[in-house]
Amino acid sequence: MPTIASVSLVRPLDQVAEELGRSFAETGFGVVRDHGIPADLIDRAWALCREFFALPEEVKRRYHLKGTGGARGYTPFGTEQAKDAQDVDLKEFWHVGRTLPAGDPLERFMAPNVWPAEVPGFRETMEDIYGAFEASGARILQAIAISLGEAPDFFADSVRQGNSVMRLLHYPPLAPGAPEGAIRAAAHEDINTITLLLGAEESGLQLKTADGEWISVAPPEGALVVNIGDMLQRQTNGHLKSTSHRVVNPVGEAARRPRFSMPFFLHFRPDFLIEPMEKFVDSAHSPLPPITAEDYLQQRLREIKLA
Ligand SMILES: O=C(O)CCC(=O)C(=O)O
Ligand SMILES: [Fe+2]
Repeated sequence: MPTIASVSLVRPLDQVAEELGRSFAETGFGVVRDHGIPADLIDRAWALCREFFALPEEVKRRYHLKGTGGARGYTPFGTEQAKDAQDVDLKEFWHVGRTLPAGDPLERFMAPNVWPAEVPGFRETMEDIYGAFEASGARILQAIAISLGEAPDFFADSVRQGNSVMRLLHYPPLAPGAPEGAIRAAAHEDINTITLLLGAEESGLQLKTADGEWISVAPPEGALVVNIGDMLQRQTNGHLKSTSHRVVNPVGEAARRPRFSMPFFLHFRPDFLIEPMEKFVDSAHSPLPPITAEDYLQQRLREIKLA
C-alpha cells in the first residue's frame, strides 16, 4: 500500500522535499502540517461558510451567475456533474477568485468577485484566507521544486498573479431522496497546478491508487491535504501524478452531519506556457505539446461543459 507523506512545514524545506516529492510522484497526494495558515483565520472562515450556506435557498441563488460556469459566486446543490459521472454531486459551493487592482490587464482572464451582502465580514476574511493559502502554496511549491532538483524559486514566476480559485464547499446531511448512486463528489482529477484542501478531517475523501484501489485520506485536525493537478502533471510529463479522488457518502451518525471543506485550486498565470520539463522526457515518456494555462483551462472546462 503506498503511503501518503505527512510533513511539517516548519522544518527546513530541503528536509521535507524528498519525502513530499516521493509521495506526490507515487500517490499524487501529501499531508502538510504547520502550513502557516493561521488557525483563527481558518475558524473565522468556517463560521462564515456556515452562515452563508444557512441562508435561504432563494437568497443564495441571487449569487448564482448564470452562463459563467460557476467561476465566481454561488453554485446550487445538484448542479455540478463530474466528467463521465452518471449523477450530479451532492454539494453546493461558492467560488472566490483573485481580487485584481482596477484596470489590471489580467481582468480579461479573471472575472470580478461577488460577495454576499447578507454575511458581514465575508469579503475581508475570504480575501485574507485566499492570501494565506497562496503564501502556503508558494512554500509547498518551493519544496516541490527542490524535490525535482530545481532551485526553490523554480515555480515563482509561473504562479505570480495566478488564476487561483478558492472553493467553499458544503455537503448537506444525506437526504433520503438523493438519487441512487449519487455521492458527495464523484471521482475526478483537479485541472490546476496544486490543490490545498482544508476540512478533510471530516471523513469521506478517497484517492485511487496506481493499482486502482480506493484508499481514504485522513489528515490530522487542521492539516492541509495537498494534491497534484493536471497542469503540474503535464509540466512534469507525468512524473508527478494527478490522481483521481472523490468524496463518498458517510454512514451511520456522520450521515446526519454536514461536511464543509475548502479547497484552494492554485493555478498558473493565464499566460504561462506549460511545457514538459526536459528531464522527464525520454523515449518511454513522449511529451504533450506546449499549451498556455488559459488555453488548457478553457479546453478542460469545455469538456465538462462549463465553458
Ligand atoms: O471536499 C473534499 O474533500 C474534496 C473536494 C474536491 O476534491 C474538489 O472540490 O475538487
Ligand atoms: Fe478535487
